[in-house]
Amino acid sequence: MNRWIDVSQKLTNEIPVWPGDTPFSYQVSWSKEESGSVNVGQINMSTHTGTHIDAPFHFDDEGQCVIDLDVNLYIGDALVVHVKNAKRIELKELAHLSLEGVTRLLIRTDAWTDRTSFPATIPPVDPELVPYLAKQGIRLLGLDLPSVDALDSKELAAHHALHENGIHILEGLVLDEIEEGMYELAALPLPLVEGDGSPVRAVLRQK
Ligand SMILES: Nc1ccccc1C(=O)C[C@H](N)C(=O)O
Ligand SMILES: [Zn+2]
Ligand SMILES: [Zn+2]
Repeated sequence: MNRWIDVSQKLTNEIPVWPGDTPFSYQVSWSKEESGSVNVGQINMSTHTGTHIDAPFHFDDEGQCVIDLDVNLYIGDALVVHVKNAKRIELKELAHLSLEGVTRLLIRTDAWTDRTSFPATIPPVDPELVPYLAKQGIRLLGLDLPSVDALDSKELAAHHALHENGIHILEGLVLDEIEEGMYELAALPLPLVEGDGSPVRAVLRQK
C-alpha cells in the first residue's frame, strides 16, 4: 500500500501571503503557565493562505460559501500532470492527454519555485481551456500556484469560467516531488459557514 504524501504548504508565521493580505500568525494566547493546565493557541489568517480552496463567494457575492461545497469534490482519484515553462495554461499543453474518467486534475507548473516569497508572475489558466476541461468531466482543478488568474487580474476570467463550467478550485499545492500519474487526493476544507475560501491539508497517494 502506498503512503500518503503531504502536498500542503506549511503554515508558519513566515508563509508568504497575497500582497496586502492578512499575514499568518499563530501564537499561544493562554500558556500552560497561565492556565495551570494547557497551552491554548490562536491563529489569525486570510482564508487564501497557503494550500487552500476557493468557494464561489470569493468572486461572486451570490456564490456558495465553503459549507455549501460538496465534500466529495475534495476526496478521490486525481490525475497529476506537468505543464512546465508555459506562459499560459492552455489547451495546447493538455490536448495530448487522455482525460477520460478524470474528475480531479492537478497541474504541476513549477512556476513558483521560491516559496519563501510571493511570486512576481504566474502562468494563468486560459479561460478558453475551461469548457474543454468541463466536457472531459473535470470537476476540480488544482495548481501549484496562488491563483488561477494573473496576479494583477481584476476580472478573474479563469475563476469565473471555471465556476460557470462547474469546476472547483484548489490553489497553492506543493507538487515539487510529484510525478505525473494517477493518485488519490484528500484536501478537505474546514466547515466555514461563511467562508469565501478555506485552508486545506492536501495529501496524495499514488494509485
Ligand atoms: N488574498 C487576496 C487578496 C486580494 C486579492 C486576491 C487575493 C487572493 O487570495 C486571490 C486568490 N488566492 C485567488 O486567486 O483566489
Ligand atoms: Zn484563493
Ligand atoms: Zn482563486
